[in-house]
Amino acid sequence: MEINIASLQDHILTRARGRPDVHEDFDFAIERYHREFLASTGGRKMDLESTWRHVLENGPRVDDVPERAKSNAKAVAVRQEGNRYYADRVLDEAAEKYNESICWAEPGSEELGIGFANRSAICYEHGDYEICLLNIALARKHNCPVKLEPKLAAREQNCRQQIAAGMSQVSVPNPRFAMNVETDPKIPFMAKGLRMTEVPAYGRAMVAERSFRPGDVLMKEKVFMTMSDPQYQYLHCHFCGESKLFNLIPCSDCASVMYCSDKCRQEDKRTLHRFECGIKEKLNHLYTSIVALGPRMFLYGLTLFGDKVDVMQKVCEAQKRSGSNPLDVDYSNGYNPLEVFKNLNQVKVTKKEEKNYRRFMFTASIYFTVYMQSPAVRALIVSEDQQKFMLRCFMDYKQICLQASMFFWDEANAPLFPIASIINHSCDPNVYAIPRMSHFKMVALKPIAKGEQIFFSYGPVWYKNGDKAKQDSTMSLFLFQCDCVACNPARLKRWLATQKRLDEHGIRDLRTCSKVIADDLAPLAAKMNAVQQFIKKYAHTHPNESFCSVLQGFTDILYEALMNEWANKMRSEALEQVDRGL
Ligand SMILES: C[S@@+](CC[C@H](N)C(=O)[O-])C[C@H]1O[C@@H](n2cnc3c(N)ncnc32)[C@H](O)[C@@H]1O
Repeated sequence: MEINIASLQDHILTRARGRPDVHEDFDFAIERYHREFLASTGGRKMDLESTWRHVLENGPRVDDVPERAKSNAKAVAVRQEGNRYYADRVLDEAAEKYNESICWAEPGSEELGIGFANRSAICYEHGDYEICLLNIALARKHNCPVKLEPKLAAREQNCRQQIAAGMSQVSVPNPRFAMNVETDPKIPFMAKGLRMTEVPAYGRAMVAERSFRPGDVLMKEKVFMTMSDPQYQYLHCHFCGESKLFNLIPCSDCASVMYCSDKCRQEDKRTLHRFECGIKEKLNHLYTSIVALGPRMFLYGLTLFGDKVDVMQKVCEAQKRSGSNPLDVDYSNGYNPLEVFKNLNQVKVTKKEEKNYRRFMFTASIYFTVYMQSPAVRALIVSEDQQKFMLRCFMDYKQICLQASMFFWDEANAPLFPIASIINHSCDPNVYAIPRMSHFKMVALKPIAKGEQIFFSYGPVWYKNGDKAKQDSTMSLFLFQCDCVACNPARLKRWLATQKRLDEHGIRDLRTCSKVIADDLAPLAAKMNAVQQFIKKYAHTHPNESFCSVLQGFTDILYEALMNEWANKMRSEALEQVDRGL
């Protein structure tokens, strides 16, 4: 394993995804409840209100799902499991256990400090000195016992020495991905020359009104909301969704969620976790991927409306969900989440399959019963009219979230990016965007001509999948029939027949480019430069196999460079936090 926290985090997440899935075959608890509900109602057609009344009267109730209250005994037991992994050098398992132990530890207890101290040992072993210093500072802040101080002090000194000697990962040169094209006057984080349109087979779509070059950074949109899979509750920030495993700090009241910073912890408490702390395990029990974000979107909206449910109802109901263009929101005076919310509220909800629609009515109703167990929700949603409004929003927002969902293969975390969510999928994409970040950073992969639709791949690209069986398994993740050129056998055949061969110069350039890509010692910036030149020059040969191999190389380089950029930012911020005294 490489000595790098970013790659260790990647490894842990990959391992975590590989373990037996409690949601196997999408057999979520809620699906079981739904089957029981259908059996008890004899499959009778019911509307939303009658479904809701039936659930209120007959259940199912999930009251017996226990919540996770802080417990030092549990923190010690889990930490000891972590210590055993640490002794066996299984550092990734140890890291996850230490996070869990930190989450169980009671505020003000030594157990909290010991958890951070143990985590700092892993960071040190992985040569991530800034993150190690962050954990040492957290350990000291949280009552780490005095007897551990000599170890912490020695580790701290070693980290400082390594950083001073230029051994920090931050000092390895890495390309930067700032916006490098003219930006939209209303949307400063998006390239000028992108607009929304409607395309028959796809619905809303993003198109280019000007040409772009490979490597152009076209967007850096901040996540609006995110939904983490509770299986990974000790691996993700519950607010922004980032997988900063070694920065995570716990909710101070429950042992169910963690955050990558105090800012995220406070923001979640102010907006959403006030409604969920104390019922979070019950909600986890009902988890169903991104659609579970629907009810949370309602509660987030309620906060944005200053808890004035009647004002929210008036605004939302006046909008009629007749269609939304997220590019209409003006961000030039800063980020205003209420405006983003109002725009999202207008997304036209297309009633897809009847079966799904009925399932949504049921899940909205059962979520209603659990959220009503929260005193904070009960205090705001009082009258029957308000309750019905909440229920309708749960139902509609579930569908909006499903429609906006893009990262189908990254089941650990489902982010909602309002602007990026109008970008359709193609197995032959022209842009690349990295998952698992709190920002949707989108980079052009190929030359993009004026009038072309922007496509990114929600899953692996066709030239990586290699054969039809793999392509079919990718497509089975999606809840729509893919209309792209690679998914229709007849179109694919015709398209492949149009490819151009590389001429003599091309073959020579390909050899040079492939050599740079394979050279472990070549800086990433040099690799990027080589592939971009090649792609620009030989784009006309696409879908030529050699050209596709360079596109794949470009994607891999972008992934590595974007991950490095992200990890370096995390390291620099950690050091700033330590220097500020946290
Ligand atoms: C993230 S949204 C993209 C924007 C969407 N077209 C809209 O109108 O809001 C994902 C949805 O777009 C449609 N879509 C995206 N890529 C598609 C493709 N390759 N083929 C067919 N439909 C696609 C599907 O309905 C999918 O559920």
